Amino acid sequence: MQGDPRQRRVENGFAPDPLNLLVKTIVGSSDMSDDSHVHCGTSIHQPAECADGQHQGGPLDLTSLRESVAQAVRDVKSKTPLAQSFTNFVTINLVANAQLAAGGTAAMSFLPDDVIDTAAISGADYINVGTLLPFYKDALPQIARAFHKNGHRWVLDPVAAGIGKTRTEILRAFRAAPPTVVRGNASEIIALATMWGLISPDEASRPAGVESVDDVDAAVGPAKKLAQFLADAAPEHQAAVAVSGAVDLVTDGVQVYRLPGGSALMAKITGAGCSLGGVTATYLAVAEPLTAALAASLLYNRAGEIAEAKAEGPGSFQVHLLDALWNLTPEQVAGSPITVE
Ligand SMILES: Nc1ncnc2c1ncn2[C@@H]1O[C@H](COP(=O)(O)OP(=O)(O)OP(=O)(O)O)[C@@H](O)[C@H]1O
Ligand SMILES: Cc1ncsc1CCO
Ligand SMILES: [Mg+2]
Repeated sequence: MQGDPRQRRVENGFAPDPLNLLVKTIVGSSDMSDDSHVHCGTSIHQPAECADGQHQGGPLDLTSLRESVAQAVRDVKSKTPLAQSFTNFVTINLVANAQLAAGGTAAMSFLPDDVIDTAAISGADYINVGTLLPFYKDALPQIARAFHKNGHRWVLDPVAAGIGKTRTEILRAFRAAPPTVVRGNASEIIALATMWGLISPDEASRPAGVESVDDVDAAVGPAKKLAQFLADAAPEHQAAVAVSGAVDLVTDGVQVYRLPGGSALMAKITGAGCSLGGVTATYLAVAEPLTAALAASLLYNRAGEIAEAKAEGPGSFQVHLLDALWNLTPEQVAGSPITVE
């Protein structure tokens, strides 16, 4: 973690009552287990009582955010919402299986009229630009425009953003009809914010392939600017950006949430990120963008840890990951560690 630790509020998960945890403000250390933590009330509803005065009057309310996350996980399990996907050929099967394991349903399509018509019964959509065919250059902007016109929520995974003329044209076109949530690795978020003119090219790094070459920390500014841009364009002015990595980052453009956990083995299977995007769309079908992005990342972090403990390598890791997505409870997901900046 970087920055002034006094700027952070840390809440640790895995307590017996995860929705009513002690809120801690770090005063002298970035080590979450450090005894120098000062307890700052039993609820984040009382920011004015904090010794360091951080976030006074601010919008922080982690307790209700955790309740929203738990409700989203519960709603997906009970309502089995459809989140439709237009996604790459490499990981399409894992995306569908992960959406099913989280409790939702899946439908994959590559035809604009099919996707646009199905959006009437799909709670949210997922678009992933990992593998492209020539006709996508017209098809994807056409779909995005229809979603924008109808106020239909969707998640964009800008895989390999910054590489190739066709991909760049497609991603540029989305600026006029933006998604509700963008989920990508750090390099992809930085590249998208650059091509939409939200950060100067000096702040950008070189484009990566499907793997990130940047740390999540390098994407904080671009992610916030991207989320603000998405929120301005959204009918309800709510949006989120999720940056995956060793410690995930989720922002609504105002607050930045850091979500530790997961497993390094997630980068040793293909599609952990793509399926995380698909599951984000599943939650977006029942919840607000910030809640959906947090729920999906928290679920993946916990599932990755459980799968790593059981796996003998990448093959069995993927199997255990799907099982863990299925078995985790709303309380376990919502009770996971979150750091707020
Ligand atoms: N080193 C790591 N330690 C813990 N968790 C990780 C690590 N790397 C990635 N993850 C987790 O893996 C998931 C996918 O993130 P990642 O950044 O690998 O996505 P991605 O690059 O888009 O993947 P892909 O394109 O292969 O689908 C996230 O849940 C993230 O938290
Ligand atoms: C490996 C790969 N190539 C294009 S898309 C994809 C899946 C990970 O993003
Ligand atoms: Mg990816």
